[in-house]
Amino acid sequence: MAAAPNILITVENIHKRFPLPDGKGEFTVLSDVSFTVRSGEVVALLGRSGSGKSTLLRIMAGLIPPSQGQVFSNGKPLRGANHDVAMVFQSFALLPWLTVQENVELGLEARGVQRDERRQRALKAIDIVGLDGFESAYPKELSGGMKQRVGFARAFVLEPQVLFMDEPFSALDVLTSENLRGEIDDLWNAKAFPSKSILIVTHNIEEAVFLADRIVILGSNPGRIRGEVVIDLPRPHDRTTPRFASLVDYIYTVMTNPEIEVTGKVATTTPVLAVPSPYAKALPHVRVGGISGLLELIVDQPEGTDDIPRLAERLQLAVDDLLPILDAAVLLGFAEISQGDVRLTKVGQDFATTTILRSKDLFRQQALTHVPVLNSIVQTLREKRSGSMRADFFLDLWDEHFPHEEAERQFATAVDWGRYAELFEYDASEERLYLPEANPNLEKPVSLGRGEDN
Ligand SMILES: Nc1ncnc2c1ncn2[C@@H]1O[C@H](COP(=O)(O)OP(=O)(O)OP(=O)(O)O)[C@@H](O)[C@H]1O
Repeated sequence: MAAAPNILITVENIHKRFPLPDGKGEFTVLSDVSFTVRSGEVVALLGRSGSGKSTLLRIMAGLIPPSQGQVFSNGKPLRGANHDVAMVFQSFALLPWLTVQENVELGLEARGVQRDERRQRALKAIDIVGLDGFESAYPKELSGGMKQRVGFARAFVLEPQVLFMDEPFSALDVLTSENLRGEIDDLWNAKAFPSKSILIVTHNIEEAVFLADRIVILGSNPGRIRGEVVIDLPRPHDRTTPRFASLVDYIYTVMTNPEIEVTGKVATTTPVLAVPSPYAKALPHVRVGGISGLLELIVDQPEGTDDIPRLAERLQLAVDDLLPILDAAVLLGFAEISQGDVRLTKVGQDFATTTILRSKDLFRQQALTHVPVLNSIVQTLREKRSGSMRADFFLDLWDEHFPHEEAERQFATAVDWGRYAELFEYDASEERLYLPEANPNLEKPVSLGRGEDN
């Protein structure tokens, strides 16, 4: 097939079926999927969990064959691994016994590149991702954000035509993922990117609208293309514009209504769905004990203000490890960050210095006003006469927005915070959440395995 000059990858009528676990028959994961990736564009594949996004990416990367249909890469039918692409994985997928440099060189070695050239190219890729000086570090010495930087360097070094990213930011805490996403976008906008196009798989709508020029929306059961939305914003895509909000709202609406036809015609005014789900906003994975410990350290500083790098140094922590705790303190309205300093708010100072009972009251007040998901859980429990709901009900809501493992972590963090604030209780043996007054069997909290030392 002769490809149009700017088409890098064509997916033509792809079907994918997997055998059923009982061996009797097959189920269809992808049905009649066709689309292209062109030079110079960022395409997002957006779909709910289970819509076959990763399967499609793996087929396009040549890691698994389609049951039917064909992929063309650079105009040639794909057979085996696709050397025109490189992949960044959600799980980083670094080899722990190799250094940063060795991890980055690995793909070049597999492609038979000579030692000196490997070294030069790896150093350049490590430099691009801002890890200069960490060449001899091992993965275990790196924070999550730094590990994913190595993941990017390992893909960049191959100078692929198309960079594939499979949920690259979703295993990182909120602030780290925000930073890295911003840096990747800057690199692309500066036309300094080591590939001609990007294909990103995500179920995060805002991420897709922020990064992509075009969003291909997948439906589920079986996975199929529902339509696409062109992101007609100047780069970088400014989240604060009404047009950004309209695009996000339009996509929320089609994602939550499987029956709606995706026309891609997005009205500029009146967002269709003004309030995003409270379950879509990630909680930083920090225990209440961690937040109060940090606030106690900061409150002792002059004017309740501390310099973040200096604080990290005093605590012998990487700044990346400190950030989720600061993130939580800011989310709860206990602290404010500006120009590298963290300053406690009035309520943050009270929280850090008061008695345990009063601190619970303050935490409850801040959680209910600043953390919509905790408020939503309490409201849901209040709707029930029994004051109790199965944990699965809430997990399903998080599953809409996060991979399942992350949904479970979000649940565990919400339980930790909700318990401390005495907003609700979790009975692990029953797998149920209760309003504090609602469970006669729960004399004392049942541990989630996260400790009770708040
Ligand atoms: N090798 C396999 N054998 C059998 N079933 C599979 C295999 N790989 C994926 N599936 C199934 O195909 C479906 C789609 O999976 P896939 O991981 O592609 O979805 P996804 O949209 O990427 O989901 P998520 O966002 O949760 O990662 C799921 O039901 C999954 O269980």
